[in-house]
Amino acid sequence: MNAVITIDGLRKSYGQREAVRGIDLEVHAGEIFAFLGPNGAGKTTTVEILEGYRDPTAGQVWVLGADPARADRDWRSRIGVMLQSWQVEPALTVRESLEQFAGYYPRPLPVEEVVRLVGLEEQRDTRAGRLSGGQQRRLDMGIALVGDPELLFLDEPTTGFDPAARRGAWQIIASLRDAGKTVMLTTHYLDEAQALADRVAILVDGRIMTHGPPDSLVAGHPTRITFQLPHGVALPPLPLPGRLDAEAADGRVELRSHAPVPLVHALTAWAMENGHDLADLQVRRPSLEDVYLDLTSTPRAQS
Ligand SMILES: Nc1ncnc2c1ncn2[C@@H]1O[C@H](COP(=O)(O)OP(=O)(O)OP(=O)(O)O)[C@@H](O)[C@H]1O
Repeated sequence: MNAVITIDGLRKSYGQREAVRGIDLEVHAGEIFAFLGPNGAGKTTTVEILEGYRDPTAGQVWVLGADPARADRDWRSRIGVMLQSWQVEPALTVRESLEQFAGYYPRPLPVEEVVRLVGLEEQRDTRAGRLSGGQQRRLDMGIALVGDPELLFLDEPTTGFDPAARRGAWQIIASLRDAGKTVMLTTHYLDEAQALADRVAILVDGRIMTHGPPDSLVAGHPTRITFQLPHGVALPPLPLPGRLDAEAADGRVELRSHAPVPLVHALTAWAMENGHDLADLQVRRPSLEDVYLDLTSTPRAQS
């Protein structure tokens, strides 16, 4: 497969603090790849090295066939970057901001097309400084898109969006993949990664804990069965494999099982026989969020 990004043994230290501790990864042409991880995991550091804004301490990265730290203007015109921080002049209108950035690229998209794509038609003549937080993020996305780049870095692209705007942004991002672009996404929204990403990597303490397609990461995890026991009723012994978590103090129970059907069968049979109600019974397939929380909730020793 055609690698757009190759990361080989990447390390980055800030003084004594090692923020990235040996990352190896390939991102392929035409995929949406999501970087996930808690605050301080090293996502922004890694992405900024890929963008050529920081130098590695050790290891190598290749982006669109070049070393980003030494890449030229032509290379830069082939990537689009949506940063976390606000990057436009507040006195310029939406249209003027996009025209300004379009001027930096050899083959930009028509500004009106970008205005439509990011849903800012009604705000096209509004000064950037007067946009709402979510509208500002949409303008940031427009700026990342206006050069018609092959590779886009989107850093928390939907932070501050209302639910409808988020869905709109997801459609835009998915349409970029349909147009053959490669997207490197960082996000704290696990549903966003699950909905959009072809592959994800979960970073903890500067290392990749796991990576792969969201469905394959989820596949090895148990199904969650939750319910509320009636007051004063104890859970019977259920002689089935995969029961991990016992009753919580308030009667709320979570069972995890790789064999949920016989477990639910035994559980509901016991409840029927004894006349107990299992209030709020839910059987839930694991989500990317469950995988993420399992990997990130254990405190890890700093090495
Ligand atoms: N310029 C810097 N100087 C010193 N330390 C830094 C610098 N930038 C980042 N760090 C440290 O490196 C570690 C990784 O930070 P980084 O911003 O890459 O994490 P992140 O995964 O992007 O976090 P977040 O989700 O909060 O954006 C953190 O401990 C951070 O404090």
